Amino acid sequence: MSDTTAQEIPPQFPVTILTGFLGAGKTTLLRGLLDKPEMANTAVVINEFGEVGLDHMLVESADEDMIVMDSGCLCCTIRGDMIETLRRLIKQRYKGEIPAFDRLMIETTGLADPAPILHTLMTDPVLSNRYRLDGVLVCVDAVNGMGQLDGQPESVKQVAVADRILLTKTDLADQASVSALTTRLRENNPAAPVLTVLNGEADPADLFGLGLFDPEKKVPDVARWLREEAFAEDHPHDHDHAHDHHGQHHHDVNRHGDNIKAFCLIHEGEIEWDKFADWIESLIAVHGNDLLRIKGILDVKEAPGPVVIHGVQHVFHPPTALEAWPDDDHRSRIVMITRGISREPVQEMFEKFLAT
Ligand SMILES: Nc1nc2c(ncn2[C@@H]2O[C@H](COP(=O)(O)OP(=O)(O)OP(=O)(O)O)[C@@H](O)[C@H]2O)c(=O)[nH]1
Repeated sequence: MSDTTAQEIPPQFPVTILTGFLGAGKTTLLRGLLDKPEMANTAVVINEFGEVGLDHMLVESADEDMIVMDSGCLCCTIRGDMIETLRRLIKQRYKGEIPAFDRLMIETTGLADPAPILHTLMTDPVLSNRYRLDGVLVCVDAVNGMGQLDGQPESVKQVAVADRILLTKTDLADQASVSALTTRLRENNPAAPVLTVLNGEADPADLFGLGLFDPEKKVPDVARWLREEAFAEDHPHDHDHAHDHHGQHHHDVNRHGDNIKAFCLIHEGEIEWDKFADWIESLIAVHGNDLLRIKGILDVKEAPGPVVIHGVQHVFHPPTALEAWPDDDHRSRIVMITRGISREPVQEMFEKFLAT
């Protein structure tokens, strides 16, 4: 009986979004990864745009694990298709029409804003039941990355929402350029480790299992997911790093004008959920587009354990109640990466809502 029940409950498949600007090495990485035995059960959805070159070769040389989407750009035209494709994959998997994949990777077009696909995964009623976001990877080309960040706001956004930044083509760039680019990437997203990926060679263990729920570990790995310590790291050589009058740390001034700000709000004591929700709604109403990524763990009065929140711009995943705190630190902590919004007014507004 229990076996039947277990089979009826569908697992949530981890989804990795692979993003990165044109020619940044996404397909090369995908090809490198798919060669590895531990990636055998990975389904791949490729979103093509304009010229089809390498992507098609990869698809044609691959087996049924590969499913191509070729109707245009993820950010504007393909959302309906994407939803349809992700739903179809689940159906086909359960009917045995395709190999029983246990992980999904979506390669976005280089021009894509990664937010809409994240929104889809977080809010589509069918998809959010069947898939869970494992992580967002962004490839950044060591040779052209700096210029792309200068000229293309979408590439800044891709970096800001990522969980891992993969620096490619370091073999073609000099050391000084690589370190200047790395500094800029860290400024734009202190939470995402910057890893070097040469000619698509990467260890899957570094790229997967980044979500809150890693089935291999059974218990939610809040620390790995939130990485709040990264927002408070001391960078002795980083002039852009600031301390405020609360003694808290944040990455504020941005010498390249990317205007990305990353900080952590901390609150001691229980939070009433309604007040928190009012605050978030107000924040979204005023700044929705500029809240690039928000993650948090909250000490909510009405819940026995902590509550985890996760948002991308104006869209939030339904809050997740955890059974227990991962450690002795029971403070509410919210990490934010924003476009142009500083910590102080956000924290002030937060405290004001909680005090009402
Ligand atoms: N030298 C060097 N070349 C690389 C590296 N990674 C990728 N390339 C090359 O860079 C070119 C672009 O790589 P792709 O993997 O097609 O990049 P992409 O991000 O998929 O490109 P689009 O799909 O056009 O956005 C290819 O010719 C790759 O062989 C690297 O680490 N070093």
